Amino acid sequence: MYDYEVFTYFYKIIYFAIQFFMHTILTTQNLKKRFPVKNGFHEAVRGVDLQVFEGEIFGFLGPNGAGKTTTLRMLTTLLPIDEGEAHVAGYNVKTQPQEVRKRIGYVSQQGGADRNATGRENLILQGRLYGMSKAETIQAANHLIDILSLGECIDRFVTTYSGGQQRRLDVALGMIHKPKVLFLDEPTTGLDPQNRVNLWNQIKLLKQEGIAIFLTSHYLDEVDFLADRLAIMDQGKIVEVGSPRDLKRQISGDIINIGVQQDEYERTLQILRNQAFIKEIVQDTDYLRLYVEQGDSALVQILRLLDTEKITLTSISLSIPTLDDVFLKKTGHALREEMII
Ligand SMILES: Nc1ncnc2c1ncn2[C@@H]1O[C@H](COP(=O)(O)OP(=O)(O)OP(=O)(O)O)[C@@H](O)[C@H]1O
Repeated sequence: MYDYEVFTYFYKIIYFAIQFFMHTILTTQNLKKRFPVKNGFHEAVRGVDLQVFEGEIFGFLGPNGAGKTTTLRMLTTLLPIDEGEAHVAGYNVKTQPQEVRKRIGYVSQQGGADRNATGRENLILQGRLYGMSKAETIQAANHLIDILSLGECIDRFVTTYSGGQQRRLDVALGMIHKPKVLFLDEPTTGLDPQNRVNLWNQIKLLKQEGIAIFLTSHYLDEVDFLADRLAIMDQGKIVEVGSPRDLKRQISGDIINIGVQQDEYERTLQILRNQAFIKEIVQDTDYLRLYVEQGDSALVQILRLLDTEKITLTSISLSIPTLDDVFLKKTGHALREEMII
């Protein structure tokens, strides 16, 4: 235990030292956005404070309707900011939008490629629109074709591309002018599992280009795999910020889910409530979620205990904490339940 505390202490010192020396590339203070609706206003973003550092992948995780896209659209100058401040790449988003636009890349959920041109034509056009010389554009395009594995399809019309190839081209289009921050809005939505993993690996490679990547997602595994740090957003507010590892570490120990028959639910709850090895019980309609220190030994104890009390379980499972558990703890509801994928 002592060793663990010393380790945590030094980990925190190192973490804050790194933060001190890292440069901030994006900040927001009390960012707000509301939309007029039938009976007044809907507050989509309700006072968001963020800090993103140079060269990091920052995940923005939240369920459908949390306000992720609205925040991202404000940061990319596509939507006016109602209240609060935002600075991206050293410029004020409200008062210097042109300067911000020159220094960011934005890949929307829909993508922006002209489907009746080839991938290469799209890239060259995009580079030229950003004011790059022909030689500079060709060089940047070739580099991106290489790191995003687009060589096989780049001279075909975009209409012939697979979903994965299209997304990779969209990312290349967002990168052609060498932005300081790349915004990716749910980059892997609609891709099959293999293409998702391929794109994840390529996004990791892009990080080596030294840019910051701001990525919205409602996929826990995606943010867990990619993000150096993440913000969890729910109902227009940030509920937690940290590295995936730190956030999961907040939920120390393991989680046991047990399915219980309705007529035995209350009795099971009473029995388990009195057990010192169970740190916390979260109730759902037909199952109980138990937070314990040592999952495997607790599992045996629970089975033995309930067997003695002649209680039949419908299911039992042991899991290690995920970002979904962090989300559940912070908001009182599960991220997965909220999602319509
Ligand atoms: N133009 C608009 N007018 C009215 N309400 C809007 C408008 N745009 C967004 N909203 C609402 O604001 C809230 C936040 O929407 P937003 O698209 O930012 O969420 P999100 O977290 O990106 O969700 P998703 O994961 O589904 O893209 C939602 O309730 C949405 O319906």
